Amino acid sequence: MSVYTNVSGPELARFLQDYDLGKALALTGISAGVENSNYFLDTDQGRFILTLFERLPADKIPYFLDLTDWLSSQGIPCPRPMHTCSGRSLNTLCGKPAAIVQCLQGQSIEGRAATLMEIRALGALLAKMHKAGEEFPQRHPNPAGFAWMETTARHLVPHLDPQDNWIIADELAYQSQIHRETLPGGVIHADLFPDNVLFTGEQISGTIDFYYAGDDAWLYDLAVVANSWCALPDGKLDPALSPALWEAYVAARPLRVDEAPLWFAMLRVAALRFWLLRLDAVHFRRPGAITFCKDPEEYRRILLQRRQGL
Ligand SMILES: Nc1ncnc2c1ncn2[C@@H]1O[C@H](COP(=O)(O)OP(=O)(O)O)[C@@H](O)[C@H]1O
Ligand SMILES: N[C@@H](CCOP(=O)(O)O)C(=O)O
Repeated sequence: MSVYTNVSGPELARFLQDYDLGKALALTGISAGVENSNYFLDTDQGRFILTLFERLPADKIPYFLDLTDWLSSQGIPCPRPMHTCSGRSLNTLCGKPAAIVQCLQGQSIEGRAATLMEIRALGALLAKMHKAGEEFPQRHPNPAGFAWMETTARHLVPHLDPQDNWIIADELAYQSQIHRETLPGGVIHADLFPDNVLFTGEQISGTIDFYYAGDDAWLYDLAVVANSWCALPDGKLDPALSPALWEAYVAARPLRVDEAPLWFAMLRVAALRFWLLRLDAVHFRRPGAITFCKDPEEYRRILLQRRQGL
């Protein structure tokens, strides 16, 4: 259960006085999720999500709330923040930064493969999200870019076996020659895994967890999605899902001529990013936070396949 901060009835009532959202009827902790304390908040005006930020410092949070506010205004199904009566989306509850956002309908497909319809909907939505972010005025370079990967790899060296250290160093050497900053880009979600997409039927009703978002190559974001939605158990790309994702994406955002040749480079760097993230979580557990670690081996396998063009 990852609710790290318990909110009492009187604290919640005081907090809600800043909003025009009615009276609290129920507050129910959400067990999924590992970073923040999330609650379903039912008021006499409907259901919302209350998040207490456990990791991000308060000054880093407005970017994410402003971004989802913007994308939502552009028709992207993502959690629109609620504003206080004085117009703020970020507030404080129990001494932690806190926000109330729209509760989106739908269920994730986690645990099973996507259907072709679902993957096409995802490709089209990702392209729409990229285009919707073009006019977003705030800049926020992807914090998990090449420099993050180099630093993380260096910290991991004493914890990994020589073969894994060699693969990582070799991949970093290859990636140092790929200049994805020259590719078309802008706002990317950067973590649009199956647990962060909600479906109602085969339509996407929500995208959540924008806390890794930033500016980077759009093709890299598509690669994050391809690795996380279209990998077979052995790590290879699914021969039906992967082309369906690609076709739906390029139909909505035709690629520039220099993008397609870098597809495998992007799949490789996206695989490396999540292998490193998971290794980091396993070897440097943050006290009290991560309650379970996702399997790094899955992304090692994916990286090895992509390095072979599979
Ligand atoms: N806006 C939302 N609408 C509906 N459900 C949500 C929303 N935000 C979070 N959830 C639910 O809460 C869970 C945890 O949210 P998530 O943002 O992934 O947490 P964390 O950042 O702690 O990993 C999600 O799997 C989803 O079930
Ligand atoms: N999706 C990533 C890790 C990010 O975790 P999240 O719970 O914040 O989405 C992975 O699977 O490694």
